[in-house]
Amino acid sequence: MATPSDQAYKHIIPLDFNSVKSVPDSFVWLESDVIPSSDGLSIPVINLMDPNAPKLITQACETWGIFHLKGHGIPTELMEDVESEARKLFDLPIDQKLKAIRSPDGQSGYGTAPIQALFSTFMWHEGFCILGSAIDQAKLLWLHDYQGFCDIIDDYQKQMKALAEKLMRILFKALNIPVEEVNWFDDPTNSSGCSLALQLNSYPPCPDPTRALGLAPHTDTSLVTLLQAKTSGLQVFKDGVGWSAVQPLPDPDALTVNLGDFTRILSNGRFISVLHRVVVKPIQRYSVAYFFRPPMDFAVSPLLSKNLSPVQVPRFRSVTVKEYSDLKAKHLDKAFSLIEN
Ligand SMILES: C=C1C[C@]23C[C@@]1(O)CC[C@H]2[C@@]12CCC[C@@](C)(C(=O)O1)[C@H]2[C@@H]3C(=O)O
Ligand SMILES: O=C(O)CCC(=O)C(=O)O
Ligand SMILES: [Fe+2]
Repeated sequence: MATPSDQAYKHIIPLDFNSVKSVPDSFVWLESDVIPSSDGLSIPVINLMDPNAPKLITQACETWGIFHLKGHGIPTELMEDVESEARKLFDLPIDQKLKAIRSPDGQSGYGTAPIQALFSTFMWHEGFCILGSAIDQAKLLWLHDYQGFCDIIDDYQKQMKALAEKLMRILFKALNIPVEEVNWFDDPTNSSGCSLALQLNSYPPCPDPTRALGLAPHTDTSLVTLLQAKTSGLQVFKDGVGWSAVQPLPDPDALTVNLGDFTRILSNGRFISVLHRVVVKPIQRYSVAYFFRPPMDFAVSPLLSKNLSPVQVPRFRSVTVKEYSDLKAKHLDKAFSLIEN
């Protein structure tokens, strides 16, 4: 079994950001990796209570792959509680956080972002990934005082799952896919095995934000990702525009919704899986990302194959969530070309 002193952990253990006064050479990116090519873009703002929301969401998914969402029903207090738990966790001394280090072949726990393994330059970021229950990892961090953290995370995951399903129902309807063709909706116990993940992200204050990068460009390996962040840092790539900053809304309850690769496949390329990256600032930034994915053995294919009309040509081959996630972990943005027909 690997131990954290092994070479295998080199790309998993984050820097002790408190201990550095400048950006180490191994963390220096090109200016073009950081600076946006255009002024901030105004992505659509949609209120889920608006009777027109399904139409507006469908349009936003076709043109942007990302939008701000209000009126979604997740209590503001719960969103604030999750952020304050994330702050508490990342504020722990590095030695304590390392007790819950993610293993080289695992996903849950403390560490760099899994995509770090595909880059030789380090990212200015530390993360904590929760798959299902947080209890095992939380016990490693807090020995006794872990229940409060777990209760908040559980509640948040339940409510986020219900919201993600609500959004996916809208997209299934827009695609004319009968929702009965999947058995993993409306399953509060998640016994059908949706591979849900909650990622707490921390971007520590950076002494030279034009040379460091928080998260390298990527699309999400999800159907849909629900993101909460109070401060700016997220940038999206739009064809014909380039990289632009996404300004968070001032509303404390606003979420940012972005589509992931599985919705692009499912929609046969109609909906955009948005390419995004995160830049850092002289101030601390936190974000919380909830990834909603089908069960690992579920085969994702354009319109689930049987709903393709005789004139529609499938742009992608059918791929299980597990197979695609493995391709992504090895090839990142090239994964798409490997499943394109
Ligand atoms: C569900 C998942 C998406 C993710 C890989 C993971 O299995 C768990 C962590 C997720 C995350 C969060 C930070 C950015 C990202 C690209 C990464 O390295 O780990 C995403 C992954 C993804 O969307 O592919
Ligand atoms: O921190 C952010 O704004 C985005 C995080 C992100 O892209 C992710 O967790 O996949
Ligand atoms: Fe992302």
